[in-house]
Order: sequence, then structure tokens, then C-alpha cells
Amino acid sequence: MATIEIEDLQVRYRRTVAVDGVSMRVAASEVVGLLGPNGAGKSSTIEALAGLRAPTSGSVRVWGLDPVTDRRRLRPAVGVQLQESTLHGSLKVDELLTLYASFYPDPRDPGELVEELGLTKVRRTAFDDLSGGQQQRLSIAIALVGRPRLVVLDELTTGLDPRARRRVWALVERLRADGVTVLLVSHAMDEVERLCDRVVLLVDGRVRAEGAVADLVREAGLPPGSGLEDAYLALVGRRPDAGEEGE
Ligand SMILES: Nc1ncnc2c1ncn2[C@@H]1O[C@H](COP(=O)(O)OP(=O)(O)OP(=O)(O)O)[C@@H](O)[C@H]1O
Repeated sequence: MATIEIEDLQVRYRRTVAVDGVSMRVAASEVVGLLGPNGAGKSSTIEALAGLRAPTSGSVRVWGLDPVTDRRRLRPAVGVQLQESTLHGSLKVDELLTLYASFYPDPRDPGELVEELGLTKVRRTAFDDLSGGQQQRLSIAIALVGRPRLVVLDELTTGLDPRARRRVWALVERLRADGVTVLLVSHAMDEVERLCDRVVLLVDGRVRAEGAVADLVREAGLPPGSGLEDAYLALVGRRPDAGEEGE
């Protein structure tokens, strides 16, 4: 059974169809990148996957379970890092991680995660007093503290400094080595090329292309050996040297 199975998913807001018939599968232990321009429907897709948003139509299954109705059963095995975190602002880094660790039967040592994410200096700082990048790293630590078998990461390293990015990449590489399934939303093509086995590219709420980087390069009509960024730009309909509206 696939870890994630999404069939003809539609997510509609009042005026917008954010996800318009997306189907995709992620097998156990795969690391898959979900890419696409701003507004393509990536966050809406992973919110449905995390059980935070009911699909307008279509179905989402994680290990065969419905993320909305089976959320309590899935929760111990799924770690989610979302773009906007709703963490309790007055709690300190240590306190928050210890609190989240207490929700799981076999959590990771919070102190170890603090170290791995380079948060040692701010471990006694309240969430609200952290920098954006530190908050981001803490939200990754929280997604991992329960030893999830599936990890969903939204804009993993956006806003992180180069050293922090490397630390987070090392963490994802360790997850891969441990056979954890990872779905990763990212705008950083170097990161996706480095970490992901496969890519799903969304444009306007639909799957525009999917496969390994070489598959996307071929589909984009580029010479073999071209990079993901060139393939991405060709597939989303922009030429690398073309300006974008408003730029
Ligand atoms: N809560 C909401 N209410 C209404 N419209 C929404 C809401 N969330 C997202 N949208 C709209 O749905 C579309 C898809 O948004 P979504 O956040 O899923 O895209 P995304 O691919 O994650 O974008 P980004 O790369 O900018 O994070 C956009 O047009 C957005 O304006």
C-alpha cells in the first residue's frame, strides 16, 4: 500500500479553486518534493493531507486512512511542519518541545533535537522572542519529536541561513536513511535536487509534471543533464531570461 494516495483532489475556497483534480501517490520511504509557483495549491494539498482541511471532492488517504476522520489514529505517526505555525508564544523552546514530546509514546529527546537544529543558545527563549528562522527550525523540531513515519514539511528552509539549511538537510537525509516517508514543499531547486527522489509539479491546482529530475528535464524538452530549475521554469511557462510581471 502507498503511504499517501491522493485521488482527484479538489480544494475550493469561496472564490478560488486552489486544487483542481490532483492525483498523486507517495510510496513508503520515498522523499518527494511538491513544487509549483506561488498559489499553485501546494499548501492546500498538504493541509488536506494533514487532515486540517476537508477536500471539496476527491479523496486523500494516508496508509489507507482518511486524514480528517482518522486524524487521531494518524497523528502519532505523522509529523507536520506548516508555513504558519500556531505555537504558544510565551512558552520557551525547551518547554514547547517537552510539551509536544509528551503527546507521543516514544518521543525523541528534546535536548538532542535542540542541538541538531542549532537552537541550543535560544533553548530558554520564548517562542515569540525567536527570530523567524529560529521559529521555523523549532517548528521542524516539533514535527520530528514524535518519531513520525511520515513527515510533511511546508517550505522547509525558506528564511533559513546557509548553515541552518545544511543542518536541516542533514536531518532530512537522516530521515531518509531511517526509511521515513517525506513530502517536502519547497521553492529551492537545489534543495529539491539534493533531497528528493521524485518531484510533483503543480501549476494552477493541477499536476503539470512528475517524476525524477531527469524525467522533468525530458518533459521540458531540455538537453539531458539540465538542472531542475531550468526544467521547472520551462514547465511553468517561463523562460529563464524572461522577466516576470511586477519584477
Ligand atoms: N484560506 C483561504 N481562503 C481563500 N483562498 C485561499 C485560502 N488559502 C489559499 N487560498 C487560495 O488558494 C490558492 C492556492 O493557495 P495555496 O496556499 O494552496 O498555494 P501554494 O502553492 O501553497 O502557494 P505558496 O507557494 O505561495 O505558498 C491561491 O489562489 C490562494 O489565494
